[in-house]
Amino acid sequence: MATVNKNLSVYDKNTVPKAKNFRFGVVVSEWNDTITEGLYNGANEAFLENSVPADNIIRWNVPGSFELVYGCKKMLQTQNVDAVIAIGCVIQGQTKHFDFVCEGVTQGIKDLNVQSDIPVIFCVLTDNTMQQSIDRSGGIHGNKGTEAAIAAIKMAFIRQQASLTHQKPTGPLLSAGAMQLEEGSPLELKE
Ligand SMILES: Nc1c(NC[C@H](O)[C@H](O)[C@H](O)CO)[nH]c(=O)[nH]c1=O
Ligand SMILES: CC(=O)[C@@H](O)COP(=O)(O)O
Repeated sequence: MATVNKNLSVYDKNTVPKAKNFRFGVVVSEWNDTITEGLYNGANEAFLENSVPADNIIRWNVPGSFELVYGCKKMLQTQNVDAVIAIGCVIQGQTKHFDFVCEGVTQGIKDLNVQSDIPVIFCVLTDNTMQQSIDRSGGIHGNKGTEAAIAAIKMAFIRQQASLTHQKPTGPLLSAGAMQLEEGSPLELKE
């Protein structure tokens, strides 16, 4: 459904899990910073509205959307967070550069979600015009930053619930410091 038909920035707080114990990373691109600041403000306000303590929101800036992948990777590796939001705004110019930046950041964030246990939320506008970006970062079509924060809370909750229900094998412990592998894992050490 197109954004123009459904403004997801309007949400029912009763459908959002309590987030006061979660920690969130937010990596923000400096390209088109008037837009990315609007997206960040939307995300930050949504976090605060859903009881996330301000100290639990960690913000890093990167030069452009293509650097979001590296910034999010380092955020995942070094910060104790329950989800990360990648915020960027890519606007079509005169050349094909738009296509490669959008593809690169999209695939890169997808890869992080595959490789990492911590969810990375895609809040990168890929617009034809600046006006489209204005409309989606606090304008007439809402704020994708707000949507991203709600998605981050929901995904952090899903991750938490999944870890609570996952039954670790009770078999022999692996060598000290070894990753606890699921029973039947191809990597499981055989007796
Ligand atoms: N044109 C836009 C860019 N371009 C810069 C790239 O993201 C990257 O920083 C550069 O290629 C160096 O690696 N970035 C945006 O975020 N938005 C644009 O519209
Ligand atoms: C997405 C971009 O990198 C693009 O805005 C740069 O503009 P141009 O394609 O005119 O060089």
